[in-house]
This record gives sequence, C-alpha cells and structure tokens, in this order.
Amino acid sequence: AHLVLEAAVFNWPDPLLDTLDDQLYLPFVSPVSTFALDCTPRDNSTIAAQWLRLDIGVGMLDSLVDFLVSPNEYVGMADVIAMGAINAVVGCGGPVIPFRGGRIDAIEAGPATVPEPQQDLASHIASFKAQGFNETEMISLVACGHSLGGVRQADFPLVVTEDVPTGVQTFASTIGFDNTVVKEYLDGTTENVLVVGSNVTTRSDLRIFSSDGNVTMQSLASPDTFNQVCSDLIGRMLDTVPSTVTLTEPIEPLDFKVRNTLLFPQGGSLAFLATLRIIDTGLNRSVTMFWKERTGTFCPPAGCSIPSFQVTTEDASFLATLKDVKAFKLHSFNAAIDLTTSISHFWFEVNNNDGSAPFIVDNHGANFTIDQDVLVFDPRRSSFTIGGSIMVVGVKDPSSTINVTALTTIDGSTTVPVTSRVTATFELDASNPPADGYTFYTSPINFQFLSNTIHATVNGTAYSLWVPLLGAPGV
Ligand code: HEM
Repeated sequence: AHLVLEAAVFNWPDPLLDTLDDQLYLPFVSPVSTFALDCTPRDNSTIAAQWLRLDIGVGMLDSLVDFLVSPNEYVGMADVIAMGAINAVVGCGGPVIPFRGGRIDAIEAGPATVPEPQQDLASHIASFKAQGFNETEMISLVACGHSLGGVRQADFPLVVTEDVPTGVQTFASTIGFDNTVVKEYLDGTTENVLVVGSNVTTRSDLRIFSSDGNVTMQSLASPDTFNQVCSDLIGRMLDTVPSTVTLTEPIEPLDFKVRNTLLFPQGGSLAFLATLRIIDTGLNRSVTMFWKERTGTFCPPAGCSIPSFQVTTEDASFLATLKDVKAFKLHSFNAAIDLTTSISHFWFEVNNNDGSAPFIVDNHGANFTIDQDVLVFDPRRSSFTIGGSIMVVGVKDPSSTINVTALTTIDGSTTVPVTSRVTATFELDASNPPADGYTFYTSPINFQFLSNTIHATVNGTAYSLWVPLLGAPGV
C-alpha cells in the first residue's frame, strides 16, 4: 500500500484540483496519462525521454503538441508539463513521484538556465545550486535524467560526432527508467556520449559523475536507492517554483468526487444532473442524492431525494493503478427540481450494502453548494455537431441590461503549440423562446474549444459559471 502523509483536500467546486485529478487518474481525459506508457518509442528516442527533458529540437515541439489540449483556464501548461514528467517516469517502469499542482505559466522567456554539455563543472555546480540542488544532488539528478533517451546528432552535432544509424546516441543500453546508466558508467561499458564521446569538451556527465570520486554513483548502483533518490529529486525539480507560487499538497485519487453537474430549465422544472465518482473497492454500493430548496419550502425536512439512475464503471489511469486504484464507479443522478423553490445545495448518502451503516458524503460537512441559478448552461438546447456546434445558456429574470460572454480556452491557433483564450458574445436565442422563467442566449462554439467560463451581468450583478464539459450522463 501507498503511504500518504498529507494529500490535497478537494472542496467542491475546485476547478484546479478537479481538472488535475481527472487528468492524472482517468485514462482518456488527457494525453499525459497515456501517451508515454510502455516507454513508447518516438523519433528514435522515447516519448517519455522527450517529456522529461523538454528543452530543444524535435522532442520539445512534439511534446508541446502532446500537451496542447490539456491546459484550461485553471490548469496551466506548466502543470501539464510536470504531469508529463511524472507519467514519463512511471511509463518507463520508474518510481511514482507525487504530483502537486498550481504552477503559473510564464508569459515571457526566463534566463537561459538549461545547462549545456560544453560548460565546465563549476558552471554546472553553480546552475544546480541556483535551483536548490547541492553537488551530490546534481550528480544524482543528472544520472536519473540520463536513464532515459540520448543525444540527438541533429541537435548536438559537436557531441555526437560519429554517425549513428538512428541519429540518436542513447545514454544507456536499456530503454526503461532504471540505473543501467549508472552501472554501465561504473563498470566501464557505458556508451553515454556525455561520458566517453570523442569530444572531450562535451563530456559533461563524466565531469559531473566523477566529481566526488564516484561516491554518489556507487550509492546509486542499488536499484532501490536509485528509484528513491530519483523520485525525490525529480519531484523537487518539478516543484521548483517562484516564491510567489504556492503548490497544492500532493494530489492523490479522490475517494469521492462530484462531477458533471448541470442545472437547466426543462419542461416546467429544473433538471439537475450530477455524478458521484467513488473509488471501486468491489462493493455493490447504492447512493442516494439529497437536496434542499433555495427559497421557500418544498422538500421534506430531511431534504428531497432521488436514487441514482445508473452506475457505470470507469477504468483508472495507469498512474492510479500504481496507487492501488483500479477503477471508479460513477453513480449518476437526474433530478427534477421544483422550479419555484429551486436548489441551494446537495449531498449524498452512500450505502455499502455490506451490513455497515450508510454514511453521508457532503463535501467535508460544507455541503455541495449551488451558488446561483441565475446563469445556467443548457445542454439540451445546445447542439453539438461537427462544424456547427452552438452553446445555449439560460438567464433567469432577465432585464434590458444583460450581457453574456464566454471566455473560451482554445488550443494553439498560432505556430507555437500553446493555448490561448477567446471571448464569445452571446445573442438572444431566436429559436429558443423564453420558458420556465429563463431567457436563452446563444453563441457558436469555437471548434478549438477546450473549456469555457460563461460570464453574465444581470441588472449590474456579475455571475460566472465554469463549463468544462458540455455533456453529462442524463443529457
Ligand atoms: C549538467 C546537466 C545536464 C546536461 C549538460 C545535459 C545535457 C543533455 C544533452 C546535450 C542531451 C541531448 C538532447 C538532445 O539531443 O535533444 C540531453 C538529453 C536528455 N537529458 Fe540531459 N543534461 C543535463 C541534466 C539533465 C537532467 C537534470 C535531466 C532530468 C532529470 C535530464 C534529462 C535528459 C533526458 C531525459 C534526455 C533525453 C532526451 C531525448 O532522448 O529526447 N538531463 N541532456
């Protein structure tokens, strides 16, 4: 089992943790959880090696394209790159590195701090020290990184001076994340071009590895030590952020997670869709959703309630399986809420059906709060067809002074594979007349859509609604 000292607590709604948890622990939400698995080869190296290094040439461009669809308004490319590095290491059989989120993307280039192989030992010591690593840690971190991949002749013609058939001189004879690079260095069989290359000036690994008389390299000859040290140091490397940035606690698979909530007017009531994701432990659970009114009285004192209408199983990502989570159960709800009294908050009662007492899942006592019902996304009035999708939102009690926009994160529209944001303006929806106290507004969906936050100003009050997914079970 996996010992977790302190994991990030998910207080719904939390778009950052919500997105990161999906991307880490569900297999098909983001390419970062799948592409690098099985140490898949690419460009005569591996996807994993390209993700872990990410700083020059074809490996960097291909990696950024892999990562392009994963950032949104809350999760930056820097977090995606860090998730990529963690998946790269486990994807090649290496240790699990805890993931913390919350990095802030830089909007301009920083100082050129990537160490280069022709630099001398003193420069390398200084640049690692500037990032918080001492000399022993520098040796280990370079050995950990150079477990994967190799040097590309096209990028470093002065390092790879002899022709290699593949164009890449690998650091070790195995492709996986292991300490072969250390063992081959120690026993003199290494072909690491940064150790034995004919260009003596660029033998940076040799200068670094031997800088303490091989003491550190000898300690890494134990596979367990290698994995432990690499997990710790690569984790620290990924978590090196400016002092103004606070990272989350490590994100572990959440026991209970609310997702896919949608509230919208439908035939004289409010449809409320929600799904509770529970880690599958083999129990045949039943789950009831409860809710309370926003105004007035409609529900009994214990709350209105409804059982789930479907329970489905969703596989967990490979990273989740390494944390003993094999699958999730998705308990989905489709409630008809009284239009006049509406909904203020909801919670769940879970029955394990194993003789133990049912228990409540209520956002750690805080309830799952619906903070407003004035601005809603309407998935049934929206339509999604290739080449012509439209979003429809409903606004309650509209006035003449209403303005609805969506801030949409889209994937790269420029030559650089990064995300950008566009603002869409909604217009009164001629094909959906007012109904159930809501007036409808519509806008085409940008075809590079990744996620949306809808904003509305109604009678001078601002509302916003995060719409990561345009569908949900029950739509
Ligand atoms: C003094 C420090 C370092 C120097 C001088 C150095 C130098 C290099 C060079 C010249 C390459 C070839 C890149 C290419 O051909 O595109 C390379 C590849 C690589 N480096 Fe380092 N490196 C250093 C530290 C690190 C660290 C700290 C890590 C990660 C923990 C790392 C991970 C990698 C990986 C995974 C590759 C293979 C990339 C691929 O196959 O696509 N390196 N390194």
